[in-house]
Amino acid sequence: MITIKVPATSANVGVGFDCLGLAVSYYSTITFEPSSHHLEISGSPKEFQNEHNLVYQAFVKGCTFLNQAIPNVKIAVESDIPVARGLGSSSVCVVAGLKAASEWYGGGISEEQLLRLATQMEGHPDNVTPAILGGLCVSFMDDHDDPQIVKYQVNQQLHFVALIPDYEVSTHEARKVLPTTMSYADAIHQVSHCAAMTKALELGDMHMIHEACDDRMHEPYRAKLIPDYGDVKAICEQAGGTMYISGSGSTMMAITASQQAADEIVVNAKAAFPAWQIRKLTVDSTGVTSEVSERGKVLHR
Ligand SMILES: Nc1ncnc2c1ncn2[C@@H]1O[C@H](COP(=O)(O)OP(=O)(O)OP(=O)(O)O)[C@@H](O)[C@H]1O
Ligand SMILES: N[C@@H](CCO)C(=O)O
Repeated sequence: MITIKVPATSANVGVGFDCLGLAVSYYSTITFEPSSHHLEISGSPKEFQNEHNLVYQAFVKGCTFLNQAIPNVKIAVESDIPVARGLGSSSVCVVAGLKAASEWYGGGISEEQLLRLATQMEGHPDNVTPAILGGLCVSFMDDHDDPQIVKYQVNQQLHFVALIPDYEVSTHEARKVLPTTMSYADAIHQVSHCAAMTKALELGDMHMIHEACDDRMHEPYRAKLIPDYGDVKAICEQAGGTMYISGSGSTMMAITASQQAADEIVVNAKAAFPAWQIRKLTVDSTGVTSEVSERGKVLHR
């Protein structure tokens, strides 16, 4: 049996649209084993229990990349990472399927190939990169379509709280609301704020995080898709935290410099939104992991 564990990811981190992403301590575990049926899928919502399932699609892509046969496979998904909430559920599927194909055929897909294949499937590298490598990653594809990545440390004094609404925002819809051009002035604003944000997260400089986390590329347009955006921002800022839309939403992520402030956000958000999931998270610095076992005995990790 092949067991793949993939962290959820919070893309953009406010000002790094399509290039910045953070892996967090919220996981899906997906197992793959030979089957007598063409395809068996359990654990995913019913609508995904077929050949179009993204995990299976990625598994097929990985096998095809390796020029190998697509085996009969039983896939079991154990995940409570919510779908279409800005926590990288699609990247989890893509990374798990590709990594499983690699393990199925003896580890034939290198890390760089995994990054490239996963980005091809996702369309942008900001979720898949931290899902594979862990931590805070800046990534872009170069002119040869190869991934170029810089990994940053995140200061351990920082606390993250995911405020996860009980409604979805699909990435597809959230990309449709974006304008097609931006002014030079806004581009300068964005580049300066993104560069400052990465260093501020490394230093744990809450004042600079707050100043830098002021997006002009996507958040003003997407805020309109999240009816509770203003109220959530107020709860976070009242506690001294900074808030940004995680990925394409609907989740909003708070960053604070103290446990007390994080707890205050949790208490106030739970009171205001009793049907939501409010989760304190830490940074995952490992990324995807795999384990190959046979009759309960681990062969390798
Ligand atoms: N368990 C699953 N099985 C199969 N497909 C899934 C599963 N979870 C997510 N998906 C796929 O991922 C899609 C959701 O991806 P989408 O990019 O809209 O949101 P997200 O990845 O959760 O958030 P974001 O990209 O903003 O971080 C679903 O419509 C579905 O196609
Ligand atoms: N960078 C992507 C992340 C969501 O997949 C976006 O904001 O659309």
